[in-house]
Amino acid sequence: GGDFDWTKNEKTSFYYGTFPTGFSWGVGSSAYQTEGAWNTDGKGMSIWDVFAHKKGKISSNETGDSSCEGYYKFKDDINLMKEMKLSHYRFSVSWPRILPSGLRSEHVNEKGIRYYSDLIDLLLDSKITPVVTLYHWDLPQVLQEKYGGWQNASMVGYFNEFANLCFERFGNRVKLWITFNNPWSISVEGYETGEHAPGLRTRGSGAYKAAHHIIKAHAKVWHTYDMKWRSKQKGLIGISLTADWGEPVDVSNQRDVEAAERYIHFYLGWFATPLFHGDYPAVMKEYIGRKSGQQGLGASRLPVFSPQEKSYVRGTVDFLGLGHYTTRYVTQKNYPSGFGDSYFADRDLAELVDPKWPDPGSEWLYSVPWGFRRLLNFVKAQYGNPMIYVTENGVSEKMLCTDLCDDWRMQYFREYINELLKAVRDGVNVKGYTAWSLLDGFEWDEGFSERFGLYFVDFRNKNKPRFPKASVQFYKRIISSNGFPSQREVESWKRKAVETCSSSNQLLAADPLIGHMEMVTEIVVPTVCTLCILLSAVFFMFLLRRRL
Ligand SMILES: CCCCCCCCCCCCC/C=C/[C@@H](O)[C@@H](N)CO[C@@H]1O[C@H](CO)[C@H](O)[C@H](O)[C@H]1O
Repeated sequence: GGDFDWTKNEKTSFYYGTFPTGFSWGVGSSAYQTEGAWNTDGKGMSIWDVFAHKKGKISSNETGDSSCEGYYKFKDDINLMKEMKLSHYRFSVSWPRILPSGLRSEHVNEKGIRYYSDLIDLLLDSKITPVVTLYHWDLPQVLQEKYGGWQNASMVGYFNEFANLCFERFGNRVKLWITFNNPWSISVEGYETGEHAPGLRTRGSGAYKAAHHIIKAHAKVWHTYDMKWRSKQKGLIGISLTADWGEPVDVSNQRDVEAAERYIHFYLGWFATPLFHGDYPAVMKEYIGRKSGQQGLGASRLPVFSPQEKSYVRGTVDFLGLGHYTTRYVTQKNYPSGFGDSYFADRDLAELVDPKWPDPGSEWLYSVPWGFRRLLNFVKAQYGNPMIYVTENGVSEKMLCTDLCDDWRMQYFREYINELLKAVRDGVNVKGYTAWSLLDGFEWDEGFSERFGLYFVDFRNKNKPRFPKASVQFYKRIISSNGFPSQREVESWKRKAVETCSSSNQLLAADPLIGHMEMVTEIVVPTVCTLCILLSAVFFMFLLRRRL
């Protein structure tokens, strides 16, 4: 982190201007979050199918069994993308949909192959570039049961076989590949906290082991592509790393500055540093090594790359996919060795948030736009200004009332994309931006209770109809202007978007199935909204009376 100056890069005001010509605008999704069809057409089980079916793992015990029914509705969804005039669509391939047991040698499910093939063809016919993620968390369950999933080194070879099959079948049409989505979450939430599938709590070691195999698997796939496919297919292989920005509580306090650097190195650097520089960040080796020693272990809990492995993993990123949502303030905090093994304790820091930061949805997601520019500049300084695609950025809502007039999301996109524009002006080599996500979807352990979509999905209706939120119109204007051309124009966008969303609200309220369900048992949108307004009025009057 020595090259990044925390005192520079001021939190300045809004910047009017446009992105370079050819800048790519897209939206993202992932297989388990949107496809549904969990046991259809020969698909095998994934760790998420099994995890979500266990009681108590997911909010309200929801599952992704049918989700948005994207498997059946992809043509409709591509029409939505066409209307938005998107340049790219990021989606993931479900490994067990095309290899039900995980292994190519056992069975290739041609129906699964056909689904992705048709999706890719239709995208290309619609002039939308497919950006394909190979692993967005849905490991074939068989591989978890037989080998322990990412805890086992054999996963490197199996993932490579799966990737190779994808290159063989889709690589003539797909030119942008992402090996892994957010390996931090796979490792920490899957193997440390157990909040995500496979739900293991192997604290202080499991996450490091999983990450080690993921890094090697990424590198192997990059080499396979490089040796076997690149000259014919002329595509690029990247990885999508998600990271928060960590800001020192006090920039003039060296201990805080170092703690913030550690926060980022334990987040982004854990994966990016081996892939760009051939080894784990020095600070991770130092902290985990020292704490392992104090815990009486003979070796560090952080695995070690051999010299051959270092040169094998180094330089295996054609582009860096960057997912970013939020920021934390960071300060130094010592965790004594008696505290026990833990990824979190290894970092010796505390995370803080400013209560003034807007927090419309997910508990962890505060809107802090300036952190985005800093993170992008940090990547530029640390990793030699690599080619970057922003692969995820967006905000959720968690509300009782369904409101398609998502003012806070428009605000979030406006400010975050503006910080991205400033970073591009700083010289950060960003080629594209992907809003997360096209549709509301299955939000992992939070089930359907958190909505990230530009389109609202009515999950109560079997047909899963989609309704545009105001942010669709807003994002469309950013896309058609390739940025923020002038104050006068940008200021009118929100107003215009809100004009359209009130009619969409009426459309949603008039949905016959919603109306029907309202008569039966379900609590539905219009009823809940009316109730909300009434209750707020009563509560307000109560407060007023108490004051008087
Ligand atoms: C000793 C101290 C103990 C402290 C314990 C703290 C436990 C903290 C648990 C960490 C929770 C972090 C949650 C953050 C998650 C995001 O980074 C992650 N959700 C981003 O992944 C993408 O999210 C999208 C929207 O949520 C979307 O779902 C997408 O598929 C994901 O890639």
